Amino acid sequence: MAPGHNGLPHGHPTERSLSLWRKADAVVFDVDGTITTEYSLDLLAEFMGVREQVKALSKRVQEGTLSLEAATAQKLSYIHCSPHDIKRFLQSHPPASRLAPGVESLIKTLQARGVAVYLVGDGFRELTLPLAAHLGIPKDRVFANRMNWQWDDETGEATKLVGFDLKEPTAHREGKPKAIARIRQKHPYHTVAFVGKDMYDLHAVQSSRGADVFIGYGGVMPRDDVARAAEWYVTDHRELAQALARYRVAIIGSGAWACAASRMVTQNTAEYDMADEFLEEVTMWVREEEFKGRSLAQTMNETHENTKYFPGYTLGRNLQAVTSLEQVVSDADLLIFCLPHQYMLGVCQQLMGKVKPGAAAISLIKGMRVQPEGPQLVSQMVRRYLNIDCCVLMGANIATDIAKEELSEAVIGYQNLEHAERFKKLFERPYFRITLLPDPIGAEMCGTLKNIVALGAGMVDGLGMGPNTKATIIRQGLSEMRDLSKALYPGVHDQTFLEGCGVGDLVATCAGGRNRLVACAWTKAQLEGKPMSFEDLEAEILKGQKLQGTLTSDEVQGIIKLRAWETRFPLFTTINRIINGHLPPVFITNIQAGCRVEVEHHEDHDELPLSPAPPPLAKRGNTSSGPAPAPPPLPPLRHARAAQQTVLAAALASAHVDTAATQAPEAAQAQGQGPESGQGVGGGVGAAPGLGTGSPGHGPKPAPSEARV
Ligand SMILES: NC(=O)C1=CN([C@@H]2O[C@H](COP(=O)(O)OP(=O)(O)OC[C@H]3O[C@@H](n4cnc5c(N)ncnc54)[C@H](O)[C@@H]3O)[C@@H](O)[C@H]2O)C=CC1
Ligand SMILES: O=C(CO)COP(=O)(O)O
Repeated sequence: MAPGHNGLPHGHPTERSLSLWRKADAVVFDVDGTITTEYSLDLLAEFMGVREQVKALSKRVQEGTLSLEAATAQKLSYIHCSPHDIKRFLQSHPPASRLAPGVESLIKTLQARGVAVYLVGDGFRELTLPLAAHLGIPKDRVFANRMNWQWDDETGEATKLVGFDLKEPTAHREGKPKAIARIRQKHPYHTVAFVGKDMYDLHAVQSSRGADVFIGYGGVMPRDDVARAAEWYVTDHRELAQALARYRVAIIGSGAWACAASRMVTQNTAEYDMADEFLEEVTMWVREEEFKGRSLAQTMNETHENTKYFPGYTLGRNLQAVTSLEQVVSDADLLIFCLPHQYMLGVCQQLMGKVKPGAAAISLIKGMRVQPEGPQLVSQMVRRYLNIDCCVLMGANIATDIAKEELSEAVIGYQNLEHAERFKKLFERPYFRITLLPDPIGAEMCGTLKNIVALGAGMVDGLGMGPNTKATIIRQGLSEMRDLSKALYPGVHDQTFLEGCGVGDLVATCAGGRNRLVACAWTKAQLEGKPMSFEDLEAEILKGQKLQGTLTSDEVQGIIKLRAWETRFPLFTTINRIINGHLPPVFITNIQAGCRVEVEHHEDHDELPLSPAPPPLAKRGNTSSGPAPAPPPLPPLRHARAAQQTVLAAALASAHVDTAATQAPEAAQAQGQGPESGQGVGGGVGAAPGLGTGSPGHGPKPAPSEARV
C-alpha cells in the first residue's frame, strides 16, 4: 500500500489525530466492516439463500452506479425474511462471531475510561442491536435503519419484510454526519472521533465537521484511497487501544505518608485494569541523603523499603527512587506532592517552568504558608508556581495503618472533576475509600488545622486526663477549624467538616497521630521537670519524620494575631501560647483564660507573629520553608526553659491566675482543683475563669459565635 496521509507510513497517526483520539470523550464507530467482519445484511442474505444477488447490489453502490436507498430497498426485497428468520439468523450468528478482532476490547477500554461509544451504520437495527447489547452500548447510542413489516391483522404479529424506514438519517448517504450532529446537539462532547472504513465515512466527517477526527480502519475491508487520505489509518483495533494515553505518575516526597500512599498507587498501576490508564512504573523523588552509610535512594531501589522514614513496610517493585527532582517531574503527567509542608515552597520554586504542560497535581500535604497578604495553601502554591491544576487528598490517613491495609477513607477535594476522577482511580483500594468533594479549600483547611488541635489532644494525654477532656478539645477544635476556615474563605462548605477530611481526620489524629504523640511526651517532660524542646522530641521519637502542628500553630497564630481574633479562637491561641512557653500545658483545660493572658515578649525572636508581615517561617530553627539549608537557628521561646519560666510568671501575674493552675494536675488535685475535683474542664484549673462558664475573667466579651469551652 501507498504511504498514508502526509507521507507517513501506515499506522503512524499525525500528531493532531493522535492527540484528538487520546482526548476524545465520544467515539463513533461505523458498523459493517468496521466493528464487524462482514456486512450483516450480506450474511442475512446468505442465510436466506440470496447472497450473490445482494453482493452484486453492494458492488454497484460502491461503484456509484446505484443509489444507497434504491440498493437497500432492492436487497430487502430479495431477502424477504420474516421476524422468525431473523431470530434464527441471530442464533446461528451470535454477536461475538461477527465482531472484528480487537474491537470488543477497544470498546471496553474506552468505556472504562468514561468515553461514550456510539454505533452509526447504514445496516439495520434488527441486526445491530444484538451487537450493541453484547458490547454494552445502550440502544439510544445506536443509529441504524429500521425494517418495515407487514402485520397480521388477526394475530397482531409482524409477518413479512416490506422495505425500510426512509425517515431514519442512516437511510441516506448523508445520514452519518446527520446522526453525529444529533449526538452533538444532545450531548456537549468536547471531542468526537469517528472510526470508519471507506471514503463515504471520511467524506461524511470532512464535509460535516461532525466529528473532530476521522480514523480509517482497514482490518477487514482495506481501502487504498482511505489509507492515503486519512490522517490515521489502522488495520488492527489494537493499534487504537495501544495509542490511548497512559499517564506517567510521579511522587514528590518519600516520608511516611508518601511511602504508604505509594503502595496504593503502585498496586493500582500494576494491576490489570480495562481502562489501562496508568504506566506501571512510578517514580518517587527521594531527597539525596545517606542513611547508615548508604544512599537512601539506592537502598530503596535494592530493598524496596524506605529504611529511614518508613521502615518495616515493603514498597511496590514498580516504584523507582530518583534523587533528581527535575528528572522526576519532567515527563510526569500526574504529580503527587507529599512532603512536610515547610519544604514545599522551595520545591515549587525549583520546579517552576519544569513541569510538563497539561500535567495535573494532587497534594497530600497538610499545612499552609503565611504571607503578608494572607495564607497560601499548598494547592494554591502549586497552582501559582507551577501553573497546573491541583486537587487535594485529605482524610484520617495515619500512614502505618494504611500500610497495614486497614480500612480508611479520604476525600479528594477538586476544582477539576476530570482530574479528581483520575486521581480517585489511582488511589482507591478496597481498604482505601475515596469520596469526591467540590470543596478543595475546605478539605485542605481541615487537614491543616487539625494538626494544631492534635497538639492539644496530646497535652490532654500528657496531663493524664481522660476521654471527656479530649472530646471537649476535639469538639472545640472542630468548631474553630470551621470558623477560621469560613472566616478566611467564606465559600467553604459546612458539610466538609463532617467528612473524612474533617471530623474523621481530627478524631484519628487526636487518637493516634504524631502531633499528639510528641505533644504528649513534651507535656510529660514539662510535668516531670525535665523539659525538652519539640524539635528534640521530634528527632528522638519520629526519627526523621516531621511534625506539622507546631509550625502550623505559629503560622495560624500569625493570621489570628494580625486580625485580633484571639478570643474568637481560644483553643488555637492557647495551644500556641503553651507550645511557645507562654502558658503551662494545664491551660489546655482553661482556654478562655489562656487566650486572654497578655503575653509578654522578652526577645525579638520570641514573639508570636505580630506584624502585618509575619516573620519568615525559617525563624524556627529547622523548619525552613525550602529544601535549601536553613538559616542559623534562633532558639524559640518554647525551647528555652528559663525564658519560659520568666514569661510564664509574667503571664500568670497579668492574668491574675492562681499559681495552682500552673501546676501539674496531681498538684492541683491535691488542692481540690484538679480534674477529679468535680469541676473538670468546666472550671477545674486554677482561679482563672472556668472553661464553659462563658464568663471570662477579663478582656473583651466573647461574641455569640465564640467558642463555648
Ligand atoms: N505520616 C502520616 O501519617 C501522614 C502525613 N500526612 C501529611 O503528609 C505530609 C508529608 O508527610 P510524610 O510523608 O509523613 O513525611 P515525613 O514526616 O515522614 O517527613 C520525611 C520527609 O521529609 C523530607 N525532608 C526532610 N528534610 C527535608 C528538607 N530539608 N527538604 C525537603 N524535604 C525534606 C524527607 O526527604 C522525607 O521525604 C505532611 O504534610 C503530613 O502532615 C498526611 C496524612 C498522614
Ligand atoms: O494527618 C495525619 C493522619 O490523617 C497524621 O497526622 P500526624 O502528622 O499527627 O501523624
